[in-house]
Amino acid sequence: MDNSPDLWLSKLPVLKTDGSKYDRGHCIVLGGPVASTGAARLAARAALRIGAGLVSVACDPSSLMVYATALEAVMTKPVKDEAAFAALISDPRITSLVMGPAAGINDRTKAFVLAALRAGKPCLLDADALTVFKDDPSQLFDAIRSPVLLTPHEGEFARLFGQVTDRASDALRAAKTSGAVVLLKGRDTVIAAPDSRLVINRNAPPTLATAGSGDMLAGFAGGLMAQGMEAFDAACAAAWIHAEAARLFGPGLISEDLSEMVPQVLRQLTH
Ligand SMILES: NC(=O)C1=CN([C@@H]2O[C@H](COP(=O)(O)OP(=O)(O)OC[C@H]3O[C@@H](n4cnc5c(N)ncnc54)[C@H](OP(=O)(O)O)[C@@H]3O)[C@@H](O)[C@H]2O)[C@@H](O)CC1
Ligand SMILES: Nc1ncnc2c1ncn2[C@@H]1O[C@H](COP(=O)(O)OP(=O)(O)O)[C@@H](O)[C@H]1O
Repeated sequence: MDNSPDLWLSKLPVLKTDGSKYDRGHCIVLGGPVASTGAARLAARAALRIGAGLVSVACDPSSLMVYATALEAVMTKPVKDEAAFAALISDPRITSLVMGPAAGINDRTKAFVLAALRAGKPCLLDADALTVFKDDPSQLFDAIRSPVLLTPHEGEFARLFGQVTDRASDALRAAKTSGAVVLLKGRDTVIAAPDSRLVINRNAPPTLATAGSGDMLAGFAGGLMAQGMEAFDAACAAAWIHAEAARLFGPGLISEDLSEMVPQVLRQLTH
């Protein structure tokens, strides 16, 4: 089935007239090391723009100053180790996690992902949060019990599930194997669920092939999950909104522009 707003418009978060920011969810984005903070910052801004009430970057104390000076509405939470991260995300007001964009391919990222999965929160895993499991993908799959969305590009997909030959059937197989919703990025993005739902997003322009645009997509989907949207619906809505934002912006797109186009896309969708 092709992706279109008809599939998920009625499931987009609706604001309570008397609600507070806490009613809109709190998304935690895992920050990376001091020299690679951009990807997590892009994802965090995207999550905020798509409507999460609060977004925080959880980062090592050694990179805190970079995040703190580069962020405004997005907050920062220093987490020195896995125990501190587990304590942070145990707060019931934390409603989704985005992990992977430039997080670092190391044991720390792996331990934090496993801690997040143990906590049972809705999780989006992208980039390095997938690559860290390339030597033992079953360690990841065995840990997946909560609602999880995996968002690999073809290179990341191959590390966990083998080379892509047929995008739709490969994504479906990956969803069943992992127990997660799988969003396989590309010109046409395939979204597959373990229960065999399959949607193909076809409105993406080639201007999206620019550094950081996948980080933005992660933030959009994670921000929708923070507001209570189910992982599959959040993936479909995020892929369509991401592509529509690029289409409306037109030439000269850089990733930073995508979050700034979201108000226009949402206005068109909801009026
Ligand atoms: N502003 C920032 O801070 C940004 C930081 N970023 C962060 O950088 C880190 C590295 O991420 P990455 O995706 O650039 O590299 P990596 O994981 O090595 O995979 C690349 C390999 O996979 C293969 N490949 C196959 N298909 C592919 C496809 N469709 N798209 C892409 N690659 C594809 C490809 O093979 P090739 O086609 O060259 O044979 C290549 O060998 C990660 O943490 C990310 O979050 C970025 O988000 C950018 C903005
Ligand atoms: N040729 C293309 N046409 C349309 N969309 C594309 C094209 N190439 C990449 N994209 C989209 O751009 C994004 C790139 O994500 P990703 O590969 O993770 O990049 P990054 O790691 O730089 O954020 C994905 O959403 C993908 O679907």
